[in-house]
Amino acid sequence: MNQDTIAIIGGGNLGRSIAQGLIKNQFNPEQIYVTRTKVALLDDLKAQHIKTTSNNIEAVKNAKILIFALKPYRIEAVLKELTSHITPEHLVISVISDFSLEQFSNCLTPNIQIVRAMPNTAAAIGESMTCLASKNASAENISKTKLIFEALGETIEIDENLMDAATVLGACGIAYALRFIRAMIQGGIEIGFDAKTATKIASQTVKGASELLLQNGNHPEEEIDKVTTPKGCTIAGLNEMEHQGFSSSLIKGIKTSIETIQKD
Ligand SMILES: NC(=O)C1=CN([C@@H]2O[C@H](COP(=O)(O)OP(=O)(O)OC[C@H]3O[C@@H](n4cnc5c(N)ncnc54)[C@H](O)[C@@H]3O)[C@@H](O)[C@H]2O)C=CC1
Ligand SMILES: O=C(O)[C@@H]1CCC=N1
Repeated sequence: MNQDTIAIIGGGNLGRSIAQGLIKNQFNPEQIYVTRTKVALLDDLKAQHIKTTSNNIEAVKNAKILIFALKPYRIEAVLKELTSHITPEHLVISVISDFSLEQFSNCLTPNIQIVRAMPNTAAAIGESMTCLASKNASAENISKTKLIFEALGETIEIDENLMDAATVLGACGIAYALRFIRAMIQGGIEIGFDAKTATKIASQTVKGASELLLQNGNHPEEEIDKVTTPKGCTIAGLNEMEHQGFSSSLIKGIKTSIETIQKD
């Protein structure tokens, strides 16, 4: 594939997921740099022919597309060191939560195009949901960004003012869904399955439920109606879950997550 060299600055949980997803989807590993202070922790990626280094300047100089995947409290210091090496020929992509396009742009020289992307860790297996926002990026650079994140799953363009909401629903959402599956597994064990079997049943069932919505475009309640036999066990269980605050606790959790981002 004809590919611009990509540098992922910050090879932690998300940065590595992006790198892994890209090489799974036929990106050339030799045209991907991943940086991390303790570079030895990237040896598994190096074994897959990805270029790993602790030298951000080297990665920036060798790449056309820069994906910043650092914690928000580290980005300003890192950009200070890199500013003179980031040019208008670069496409800058930030997956950093709670760090706006304006804040990013204020750390760079003028005329650098930046796209904000909010993927999730399912990028590693090509199943991310990635929200994208930009103010000054050209159509060509938005297309390039989409090409990268479409290799990692689905993409959607949103207004930047919804980026915190995208962080919560899409990125934190992976954790909420996994906690739901864990609870299903625990319930499954209580009613007789061993952990491995319960995990398989719960995971595939949740995947099937998602696919029913994604493939049919139906409202969840329409699919729920097909499962709830009158006087049956599904509606009895569902109503008990609601009496215990199931939907309400999820909604409150989502609101608490966004308040946590927006409190500073
Ligand atoms: N983990 C997730 O599911 C998601 C994270 N994000 C955002 O992505 C960013 C990264 O998050 P995580 O990957 O979870 O954090 P992380 O802490 O796992 O990864 C950050 C990595 O950057 C490395 N690092 C620190 N200083 C560096 C430097 N000077 N040069 C190069 N590397 C350096 C750290 O060693 C670490 O491996 C955050 O802003 C987070 O909000 C966004 C969506 C999902
Ligand atoms: O919890 C966090 O702060 C980050 C942002 C999205 C996922 N993890």
